[in-house]
Amino acid sequence: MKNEISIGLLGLGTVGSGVATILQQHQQDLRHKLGVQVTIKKVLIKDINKERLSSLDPSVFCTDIHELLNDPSLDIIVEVMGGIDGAKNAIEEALKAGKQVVTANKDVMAEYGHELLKLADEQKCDLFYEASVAGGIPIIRTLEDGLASDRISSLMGIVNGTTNFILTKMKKENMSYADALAEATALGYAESDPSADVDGLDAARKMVILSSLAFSTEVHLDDVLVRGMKEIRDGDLDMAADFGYTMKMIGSSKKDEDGIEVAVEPVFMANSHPLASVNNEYNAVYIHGDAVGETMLYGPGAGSLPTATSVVSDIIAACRNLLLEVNGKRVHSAQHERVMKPESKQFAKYFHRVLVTDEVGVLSKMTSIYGKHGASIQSVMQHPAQEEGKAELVLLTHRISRQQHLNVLGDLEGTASVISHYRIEGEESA
Ligand SMILES: NC(=O)C1=CN([C@@H]2O[C@H](COP(=O)(O)OP(=O)(O)OC[C@H]3O[C@@H](n4cnc5c(N)ncnc54)[C@H](OP(=O)(O)O)[C@@H]3O)[C@@H](O)[C@H]2O)C=CC1
Ligand SMILES: N[C@@H](CC=O)C(=O)O
Ligand code: NA
Repeated sequence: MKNEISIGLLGLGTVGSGVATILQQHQQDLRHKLGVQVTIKKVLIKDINKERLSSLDPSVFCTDIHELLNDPSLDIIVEVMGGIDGAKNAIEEALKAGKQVVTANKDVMAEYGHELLKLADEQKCDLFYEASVAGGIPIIRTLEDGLASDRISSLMGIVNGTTNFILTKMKKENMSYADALAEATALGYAESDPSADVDGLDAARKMVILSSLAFSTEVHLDDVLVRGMKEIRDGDLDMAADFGYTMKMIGSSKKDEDGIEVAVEPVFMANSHPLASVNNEYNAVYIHGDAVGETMLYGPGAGSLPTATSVVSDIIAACRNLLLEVNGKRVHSAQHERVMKPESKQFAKYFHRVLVTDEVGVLSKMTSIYGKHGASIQSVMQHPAQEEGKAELVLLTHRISRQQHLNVLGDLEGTASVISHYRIEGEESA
């Protein structure tokens, strides 16, 4: 029986230093829970001269990854260095060396998760990745364990802390986009390349991970429709408020008899929906299960200690398995073939904001375009435009397919210029 479990930590940045802090400060609790000492034995960093806040003894620092991967005394490798190729190789090598692996890396898990989980199964090793989606929220464990008894039919969530922080600051404090992004970066929420956050890629990766788990199928990044924050125009946040909505970057994933649809996009979320009041760097995932009905998980989606909480919980899970000698026993293979739903079968209500020449007959031209595509309009409102002789029209549709929505937008060309358009979510009847 082991009396100590040794950790090799790849990375000591925002997340890694949080992991070191929790492991140090909660040492007694861990010893009580596990009955063994959990010790960080080696830490990989890039810049040996960088000043560190962590109270780890600098003698554990090294810059050669193979010093960790080839060290037979390390039981668990914790990958919190980020990036794709180097991190993927490290995870692969660690698993091949028979080590348990914990990662916070959604980039790697979204691109190579299926492959790496298969390798982990073959190697009879654990590969845990709770922190890769929704930082401090135990969403992966909820899908794998808590809701294992149910069939999930949809997930809808705010899974990127940075964009939610930016939207909250812009709406509630009138902060500029640039200032809000700078603050999110300073607080350690943003990715090293924040375009992954604001362009929706980070959330898309998380939705790949969640959808694959929820529907036990291999969803790929290419399957996700992605629209980033750049689609949001001046005035849209206020307009959302005027109509009783809140603009949110939403990841959604739905499954029915026609297949699966996954999207990440700015959405008009009804103010009555709980996701509309999730603010700052907080994340939330709203799940619909056939048996459980509706349930929502809420918590911090990014940041040092919240994210590290998930990483350390994964370390505890791997330690328990090590002590019981049952690592690598989870079933990871997909149960269902991947069937993606065509856009003609994806239904929602839409908000369309367009600029038209303010002249007789323009509205009837517009409505005939909607009619041509069978897209039913719920309401039309006219707003004054900045430009002389122009008017802004806002149209809310009834439920139409994404295909109809795109066909209408394409056909409006020539009659109107489209300023912005969003899916509407969260209404009882939407
Ligand atoms: N920040 C957050 O809130 C969250 C982050 N994540 C994920 O966690 C991971 C880590 O993120 P975060 O902590 O923010 O990243 P940071 O950039 O803050 O830290 C990265 C750490 O890894 C080290 N490192 C990076 N590349 C190398 C390399 N090639 N060789 C040696 N050391 C290297 C860096 O060393 P040095 O210190 O010397 O520069 C640094 O200590 C990422 O995958 C991220 O997506 C997941 C959820 C939330
Ligand atoms: N950049 C990410 C960090 C956590 O995954 C985010 O903002 O959510
Ligand atoms: Na999580």
